[in-house]
Amino acid sequence: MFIDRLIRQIQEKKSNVVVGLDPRLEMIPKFIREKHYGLYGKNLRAAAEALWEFNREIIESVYDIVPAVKPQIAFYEQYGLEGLEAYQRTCNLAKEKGLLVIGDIKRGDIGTTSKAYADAHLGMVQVEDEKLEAFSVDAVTVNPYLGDDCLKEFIGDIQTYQKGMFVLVKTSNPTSGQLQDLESGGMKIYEIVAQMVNRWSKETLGEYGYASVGAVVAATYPEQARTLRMLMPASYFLVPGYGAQGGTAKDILDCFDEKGLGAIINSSRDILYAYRKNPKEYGEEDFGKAARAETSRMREEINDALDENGKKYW
Ligand SMILES: O=c1ccn([C@@H]2O[C@H](COP(=O)(O)O)[C@@H](O)[C@H]2O)c(=O)[nH]1
Repeated sequence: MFIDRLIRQIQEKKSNVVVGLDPRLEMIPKFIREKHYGLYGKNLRAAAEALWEFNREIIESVYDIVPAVKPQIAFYEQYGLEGLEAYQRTCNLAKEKGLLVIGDIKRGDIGTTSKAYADAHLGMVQVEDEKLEAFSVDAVTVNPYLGDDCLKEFIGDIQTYQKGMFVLVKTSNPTSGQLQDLESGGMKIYEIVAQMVNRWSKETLGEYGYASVGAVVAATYPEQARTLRMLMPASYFLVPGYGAQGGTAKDILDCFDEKGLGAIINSSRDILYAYRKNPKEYGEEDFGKAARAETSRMREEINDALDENGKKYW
């Protein structure tokens, strides 16, 4: 099961950190960009090749100290088919290196359309009598706002192909409360979504008592995390908003259970572009080294905070 593979990776690497693979062309070292403009011209192919070369070095630099990576598909999709090819190559390499891959695709639609999304990203697509993999990731993020039928189709592929999903429950953005914090029947909308996730989690329980249906719960709203942990006791939390968006180690403590399981913490910009923060220590060509150092620092910061609060798992 996805969730058991994730927990094993967390134990093995002693790490709850997820590296967000959100490559931004303008932030990628100039020598990489120039190389590909020289080879292909200033076009979509060059942009996509630069993304791929950048990601390759990042994955090689961090694969042994994190359980998973989270490529955000928007950063690839903006470069069209070439960009999606870079996304696919990135996912494949990460898997080859033993990492779990969480495709941040935030999909969700009416049942039949959700089935197509699920088959594209988690399952197989049928071409006559052939079953083929289009994109291959271990889990995806999904948007629950169309209701149960939008999630049901993902559950089918999760069970058939041993995959996972993280449902958007409380997101990290400044206006997330505009809809998510509205009340209905005495409950906040995000709490109602949490109840829905909890129902679905029961269908995919693994050997550690956690399910392959998890939730996105932001580091930027620590007060809500405590309630959400109680509402979704079997769901792993994928926690964005750490670092660049202001979330800190103390803000994510309630996302974990008493034993120190229950959450993986994502950071994208702060890790990928760490080389730009300290130009005296790192040249452009040291971007992988800087990303590794920042990932290690974050891993220790979270482990220490868990330890101090009696929640360290290993
Ligand atoms: O509520 C959410 C859901 C997803 N995200 C995604 O996580 C990363 C965050 O990047 P940082 O650079 O670490 O801020 C990005 O891919 C978002 O799309 C989120 O931030 N909040």
